[in-house]
Amino acid sequence: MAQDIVIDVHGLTKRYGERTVVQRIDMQVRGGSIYGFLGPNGSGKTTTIRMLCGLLTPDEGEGTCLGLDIRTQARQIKRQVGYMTQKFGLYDDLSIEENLDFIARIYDVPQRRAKVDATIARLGLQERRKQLAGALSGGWKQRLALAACLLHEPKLLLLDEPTAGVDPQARRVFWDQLHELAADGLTVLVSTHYMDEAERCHALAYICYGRMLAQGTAEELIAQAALASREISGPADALAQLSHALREDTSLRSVASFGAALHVSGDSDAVLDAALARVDQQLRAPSLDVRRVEPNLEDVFIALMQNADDNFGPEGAKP
Ligand SMILES: Nc1ncnc2c1ncn2[C@@H]1O[C@H](COP(=O)(O)OP(=O)(O)OP(=O)(O)O)[C@@H](O)[C@H]1O
Repeated sequence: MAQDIVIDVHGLTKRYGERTVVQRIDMQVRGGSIYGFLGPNGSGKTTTIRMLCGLLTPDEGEGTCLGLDIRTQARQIKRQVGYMTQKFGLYDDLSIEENLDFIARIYDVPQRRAKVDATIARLGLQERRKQLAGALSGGWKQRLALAACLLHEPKLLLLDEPTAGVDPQARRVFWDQLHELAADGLTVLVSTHYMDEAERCHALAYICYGRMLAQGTAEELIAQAALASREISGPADALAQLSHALREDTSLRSVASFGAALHVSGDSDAVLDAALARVDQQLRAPSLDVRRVEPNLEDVFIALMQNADDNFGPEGAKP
């Protein structure tokens, strides 16, 4: 994996009228890595991605993308970036092959036919190459959209929620492909709301109300958050009642049901134990079992978001 810094930006800020939608974001992304961009809806992920590839000029801040200045060399950056937007932008009434050929023509890709064939093969689209894009399932459409981004052999892929609404199996295949591309040296910055996808990134950033709240590997983010967690399992009706009581407890960070268990997190073991002591009566119900577990990324992101709410200041960007 190439380890040079491919994205290196400081203090990126974007305002729309009175609203600051991205505030002083610093970001470093290593070459050949998959960098996950997470945060609630409207937190500024798309806006940041568009500033990185030169589609939007920041109001403040500076930096480089692929060694090029994001303010003055936007045109050169765009040539080396593959950007997959949230909307499927291909032609439903053209086949996979025709769509790719059309895009290759528009971008004047050299050795067009060979390049289209190679891209079709690279993404496992051979058997469906004659199929109309409009007839493809969500997962195949996303694969086609990814193929279209790769035709001009970019060095950096910016993928904005590429698997939204795609089923788990197709998402898994898509992510296997991202890992293969990264292993070939391509750098991938991808926004997502899915925790299983976040876990598959080499590094992560969490952005909320336009601010970067945390950056690092999944393990680093979990360690930095220093949360304590418990898993409570037992009969569904007892868990539902317990969940109701725990959700009322403002000292807790998160209470979430996962299958037949309740996952509860707090700022420390002491906070968690005190909260559980307050529902001691319910916990004594037969067959309820409380187990100490490691906090997961979802716990961390929920805690970060709650902190961001608490710290929200007058200059902030909350809608
Ligand atoms: N052209 C624009 N004019 C005014 N406001 C905008 C514009 N583009 C984005 N915004 C606002 O900026 C904020 C950040 O939007 P952005 O699309 O970057 O968020 P996001 O994190 O990508 O959200 P999502 O997860 O829903 O895609 C939102 O409140 C949005 O309404």
